[in-house]
Amino acid sequence: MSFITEIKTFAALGSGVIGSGWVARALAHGLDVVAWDPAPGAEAALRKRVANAWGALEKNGLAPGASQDRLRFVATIGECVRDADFIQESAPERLELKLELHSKISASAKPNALIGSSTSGLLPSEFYESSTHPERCVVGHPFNPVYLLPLVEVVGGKNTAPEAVQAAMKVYESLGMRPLHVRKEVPGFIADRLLEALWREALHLVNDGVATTGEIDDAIRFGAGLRWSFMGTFLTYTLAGGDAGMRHFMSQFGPALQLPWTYLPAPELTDKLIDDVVDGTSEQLGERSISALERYRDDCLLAVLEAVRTTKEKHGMSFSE
Ligand SMILES: NC(=O)C1=CN([C@@H]2O[C@H](COP(=O)(O)OP(=O)(O)OC[C@H]3O[C@@H](n4cnc5c(N)ncnc54)[C@H](O)[C@@H]3O)[C@@H](O)[C@H]2O)C=CC1
Ligand SMILES: C[N+](C)(C)CC(=O)CC(=O)[O-]
Repeated sequence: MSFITEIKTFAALGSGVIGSGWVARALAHGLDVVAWDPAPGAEAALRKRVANAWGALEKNGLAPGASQDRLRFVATIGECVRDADFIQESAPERLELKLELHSKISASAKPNALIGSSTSGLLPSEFYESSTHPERCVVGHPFNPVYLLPLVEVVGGKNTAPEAVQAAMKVYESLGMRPLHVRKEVPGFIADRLLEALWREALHLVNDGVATTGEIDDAIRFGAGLRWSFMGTFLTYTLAGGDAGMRHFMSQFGPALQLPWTYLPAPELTDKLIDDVVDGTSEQLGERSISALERYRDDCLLAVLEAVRTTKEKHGMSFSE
């Protein structure tokens, strides 16, 4: 079984927050991009999002020939995928919608073109059920902003060929990403399972009146958030055990896990909780627009990525280690 891994044309279906991020990343890597989205005004919104990201992409370095002009927006799914070498779906997170969409995408696509879905946690075995040639279908779960963050979780379903997972990882690497093969197909994969646990606890803290949304964000961004960009929780906690490392850490802090500090089941999303979260984050946003905040976030991310890259180099490490 062989799949296309040298790609020239990238197809994006769904061009909201994530789809537009894929479009921007693919354009910045010098590809032709064909996009489709059924919403009225979707083309203008997509071009605006790509333009807002382009400054950061220029600072990060564009591939030869990279241009926003190489984006073509089309009116049908068939036109979008027919000549594509790689297809990425970023439609709303609803199982029935993705199931129907993928049966159409796969029926019109070249049989050896890989198909990736951006789903945050739905199972590929389920939403690729009625796809043509399901052996080339994978999940490629990215992180927002897709055009800057390297991680993409790659997950196969029960019908996915192991070679397709490897081929998709190669394609994502060619787009400057750091693929992580999620070897077991589980809801939420690896990263969102972790992020959701944090998110549930944050909502409990707001719901219980312990902290505002701003205070919780401060607790993350001035502490663990800084060290997470270069060292994960396991290695960080190994250092927290001192010279005796993880064994001492486990004996000292393991018992706290039984107290428990965390609630894990999600709080009920009452109108009050939703209002508290929305009001709190509006106050944090202040007078800034979403686009201005995106540009600020992108500049911070570029600086962090550069700092991590050069520090790793000094220690003889490559960026993906
Ligand atoms: N927003 C995030 O932080 C992340 C989202 N994802 C995943 O990416 C996917 C897209 O999410 P977002 O971009 O956030 O949503 P979004 O709501 O920003 O965009 C979804 C887009 O899909 C379009 N759409 C509606 N019906 C469609 C259909 N039948 N076929 C194709 N497109 C259709 C909408 O017009 C909209 O432009 C979801 O599967 C989500 O779980 C993955 C990583 C992060
Ligand atoms: C909230 N979310 C589940 C859609 C988040 C993701 O899937 C990844 C991210 O970018 O945080």
